[in-house]
Amino acid sequence: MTLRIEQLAFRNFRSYESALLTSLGDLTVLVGENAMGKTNIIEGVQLLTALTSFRHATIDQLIRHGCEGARLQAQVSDGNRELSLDLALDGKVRKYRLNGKAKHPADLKGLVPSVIFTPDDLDLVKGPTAGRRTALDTLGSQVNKNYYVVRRDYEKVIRHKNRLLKEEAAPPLLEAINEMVVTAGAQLACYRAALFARLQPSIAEKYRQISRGRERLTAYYTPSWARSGKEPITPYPGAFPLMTFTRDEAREALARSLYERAAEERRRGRSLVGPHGDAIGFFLDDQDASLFGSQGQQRSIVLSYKLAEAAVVEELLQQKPVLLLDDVMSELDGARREALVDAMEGGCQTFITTANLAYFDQGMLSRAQVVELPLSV
Ligand SMILES: Nc1ncnc2c1ncn2[C@@H]1O[C@H](COP(=O)(O)OP(=O)(O)OP(=O)(O)O)[C@@H](O)[C@H]1O
Repeated sequence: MTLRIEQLAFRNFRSYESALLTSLGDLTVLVGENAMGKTNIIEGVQLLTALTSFRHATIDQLIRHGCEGARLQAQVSDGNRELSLDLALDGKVRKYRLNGKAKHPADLKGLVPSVIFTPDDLDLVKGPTAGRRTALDTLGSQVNKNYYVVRRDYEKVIRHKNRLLKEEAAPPLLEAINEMVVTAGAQLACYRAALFARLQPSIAEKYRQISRGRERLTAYYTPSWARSGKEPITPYPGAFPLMTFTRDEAREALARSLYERAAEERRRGRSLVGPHGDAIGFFLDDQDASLFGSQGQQRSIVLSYKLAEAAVVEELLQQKPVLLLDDVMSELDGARREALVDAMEGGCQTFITTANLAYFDQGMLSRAQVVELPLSV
């Protein structure tokens, strides 16, 4: 049964001294002029659901200026269970509680999943591949606790290895740490490939719907050991078959690549091989969408990706994710807005911000709870 957010309460979070939203239903439209705190609410919900902030904010930035700490709380229910999710931001630490009991974020991942879509998401296509890896890992961490742990472990190992390379550590020390890179890296690559295999057909299908079949989208994932150069600029989508491999195959390929490039890594003083160098990208027909896609095409790719994310979350967790849509309507043309509205009709609880209610049709508004900002509390 899907958990839904029924109530939200913030204290000293961002611009809010105190905020309370009650009786939340399937669709909440947050309307207000610029800087009225619409995005802050979206961010608060994301912190309570995906347990992360799309603004990559530090704890200090999340706490209201001049305050010592902040508190965010959500009442969630699936009709049977009533749960209270709580986040306390205190100095430099964040503490989650579920029904009053302290929880590690890893234990809460996926409890109430969410998918966020903001204007900055255009970077998912246009920006560097690191953003696409982060997007994939954020999704993976929501749907699989082990994914989150393995990614965190891998990042620790790579930070450690980079330190050793900078300090020009002896080769045996580097060989020892490379074994850890192989263990965590192969597992992470397997998680990424398996998740991507679920996402890829869905992204292509959503794109076909949104673009009305005008062009074909191919999304690719290439693990670091299979990349030929710096970026995979191979000019046709067939060059990117879906990568699938077993953990042993990944271990072997990673170990071989680490061995072959060990001297280069030592010379350059940083890790060159491993999932931090995996490539993810999009091709429209035979063109790299980051270089040749129009704004509208790039936006459609992001929209397809987000809708595919929501579908994968539902498939894997048997839970519809909460959709968090920050100021996206103004960015979309009629057809794409329609596709988004269709997705919203899919039963996901949705929070959407706007400066202008004219983007919403009357039928939709009549089903929504419209919250005008600033709140009058
Ligand atoms: N830590 C903080 N303490 C106090 N105020 C903050 C803090 N962080 C952000 N703000 C304030 O929150 C406001 C921005 O809120 P938000 O980003 O939610 O606006 P918005 O309604 O989404 O606006 P827009 O339509 O322009 O995107 C700004 O006035 C900013 O100064």
